Amino acid sequence: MASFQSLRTRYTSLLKKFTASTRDFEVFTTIPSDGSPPPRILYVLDSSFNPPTRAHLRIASSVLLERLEPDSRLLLLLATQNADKPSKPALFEDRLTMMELFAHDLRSHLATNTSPQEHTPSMDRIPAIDIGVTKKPYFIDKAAAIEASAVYPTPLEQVHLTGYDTLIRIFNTKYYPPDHTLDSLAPLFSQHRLRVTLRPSDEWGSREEQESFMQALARGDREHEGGRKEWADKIQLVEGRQPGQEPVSSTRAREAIKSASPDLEWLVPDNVRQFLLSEKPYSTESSL
Ligand SMILES: Nc1ncnc2c1ncn2[C@@H]1O[C@H](COP(=O)(O)OP(=O)(O)OP(=O)(O)O)[C@@H](O)[C@H]1O
Ligand SMILES: NC(=O)c1ccc[n+]([C@@H]2O[C@H](COP(=O)(O)O)[C@@H](O)[C@H]2O)c1
Repeated sequence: MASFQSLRTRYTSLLKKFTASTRDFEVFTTIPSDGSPPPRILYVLDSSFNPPTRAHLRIASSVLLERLEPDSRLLLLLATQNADKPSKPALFEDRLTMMELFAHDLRSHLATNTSPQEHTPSMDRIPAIDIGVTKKPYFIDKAAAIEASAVYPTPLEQVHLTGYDTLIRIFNTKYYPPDHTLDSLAPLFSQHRLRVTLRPSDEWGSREEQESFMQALARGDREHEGGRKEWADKIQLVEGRQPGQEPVSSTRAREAIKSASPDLEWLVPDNVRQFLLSEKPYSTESSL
């Protein structure tokens, strides 16, 4: 693996060119860099990666372990614009560096969690991971930008991996001016799917409340807003953390860094933690 400094320098230069370009989506790196077949299914984990956490690792590994084939591809997608939040530290080049380190953490995790009965050398079957960027904050536009980029073969099904808190924001009509209806989501669900990890919390409700969101969509309760009941078949809800497990978030990881807490060890994967401890990308006062 390249040094932290050389990764950061490379991403600084790639980002500069991307920002100045008219492109809305670009892949900067593929790991491994050669030998991977073109994907037949693209899993997309869009995030601020601020920093990448073990929750992101669980979201990605749970789906990849279900279909451990080289023609699956994972795209780690950095959104340089967020739908709601202003951009916060760390620098985008630090986040891209952490995404690459996270990709190595994830591939090692997949290799060690492959069933012991597997005969094939496991690394050969582990899907490749792309590190990409988009200027688009909304999922409908991210999906269209990926399609339009000609980076991947077409047609290609995208499966966007999100948490429940993001699902309900995708279904919030406030994001879709001028009509403010859910009709805007039709192109997304005509070709692509969502795989949503439950995220029970005081803020987003219990597991039962989160499941009832999907039941309401499937019953047609959102039809008056343009939300079609058949879309429920395109959204898979999956378990997140087990009962009793501590919640993991990027906010919590940033807090652990600030307070030098040993919790960082279980909040972020190993390569990411080494980068955080050595490079201190959240060292400014306003970094939470
Ligand atoms: N613990 C988690 N459980 C379920 N989904 C999660 C979890 N952490 C992140 N996600 C999902 O991963 C995607 C990207 O997450 P994001 O970068 O916003 O992480 P975050 O931990 O929520 O960030 P922050 O704490 O900075 O707000 C979102 O769709 C989010 O819902
Ligand atoms: N309607 C939408 O498509 C929509 C709404 C809210 C957030 N998002 C995106 O979801 C991703 C995760 O958002 P947070 O980092 O705010 O959790 C970001 O890329 C954000 O821009 C999309």
